[in-house]
Amino acid sequence: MMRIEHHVCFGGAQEVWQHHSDVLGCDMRIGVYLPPQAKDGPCPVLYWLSGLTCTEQNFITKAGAQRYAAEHGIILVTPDTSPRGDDVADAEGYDIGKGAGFYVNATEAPWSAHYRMYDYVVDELPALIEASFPANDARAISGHSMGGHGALVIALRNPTRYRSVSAFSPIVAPSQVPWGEKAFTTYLGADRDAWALYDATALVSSELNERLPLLIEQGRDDEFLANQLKPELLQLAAEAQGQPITLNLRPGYDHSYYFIASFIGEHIVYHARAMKA
Ligand SMILES: N[C@@H](CCC(=O)N[C@@H](CS)C(=O)NCC(=O)O)C(=O)O
Repeated sequence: MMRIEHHVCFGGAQEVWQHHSDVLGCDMRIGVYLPPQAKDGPCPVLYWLSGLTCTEQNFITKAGAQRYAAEHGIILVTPDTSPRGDDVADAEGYDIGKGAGFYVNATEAPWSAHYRMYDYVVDELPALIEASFPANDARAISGHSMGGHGALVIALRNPTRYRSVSAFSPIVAPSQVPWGEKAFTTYLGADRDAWALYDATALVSSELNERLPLLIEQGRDDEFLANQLKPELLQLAAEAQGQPITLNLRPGYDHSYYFIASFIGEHIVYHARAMKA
C-alpha cells in the first residue's frame, strides 16, 4: 500500500492510497477519510460506491462528507469504480468498461480477466482496510447511481457483513433499464438468470433470510429518474415482501453531487447510529 495523498481535513485526514488488488489483477486507488477519533482507537467504516465515470476522487472532492464523518467518528472508504490499467479491457462510451464496473464479477471475455468489482468490494477491500487502518468491524455501505445499485446488491446479499445500507439515486432494477441491460449483457452474457444475483429488485423479490432496511434518497428532477432509475420498482417489490424501505423523493434535486452534498449528512447520521448500536 502506498499513500499518494494526505490532506488534513476537519481535524482528521483525507488520504488516497494505491494498492495492488489480487482480485482485480491491477493497481487500485482508494479514498480513505480518517476522522480525528481514529487517533484514539478503531472507528466504524462507511463504504461509498460511486457511479458511472467516477474515480475515488468524485465523492471526496464533491460530497462534503468529511465534516459529518469527523463529527460522528466514521471512517469513509471510497474505492474506484472499475479495474484500471493499460491491460484492462475498455470500450467506447462512458457506460461500459473503465469507470463502469457495475460491481459485478464478469463472466464474459474479455471482461472476466479483471472486472470482479463484486468480490473486490465484498472481500478484498474490507480485509485490507481492517488490516491497515484503525477500523473496527462495524461496516455500512452506500453509493450513488451505479454505486447505489452496488451498495443495495452487496448489502442484500451480505446482510450480516453490514449494519446498514443506503443509496442515492440508485439503479434499482438493472435488468429492466438500458444502463443495466447493456452492462449485464456485456459482463454477464445473454442469460438473464445470471443477472438476478446483481439486481436489487430481483433480490428483494426472492427469499432472503435477513432483511436490512433500505434507505433511498432520490431527486424528483433527476434526468435519469424515469428511464434508468425507477425506484418505484424496488419500492413495490419491497412492500410485497415485507422488506423495510424508506424512499425519500426530493423535489427539485437532480442527479448530481449537489444533491448528494445536500443529504449526505443525514445518511452519515443514519449509518453512525446503526454502526454504534
Ligand atoms: N456522463 C453521463 C452521465 C454520467 C453521470 O451522471 N455520472 C454520475 C454517476 S451516474 C456522476 O457521478 N458523475 C460524476 C460527477 O458528477 O462528479 C452523461 O452525460 O449522460
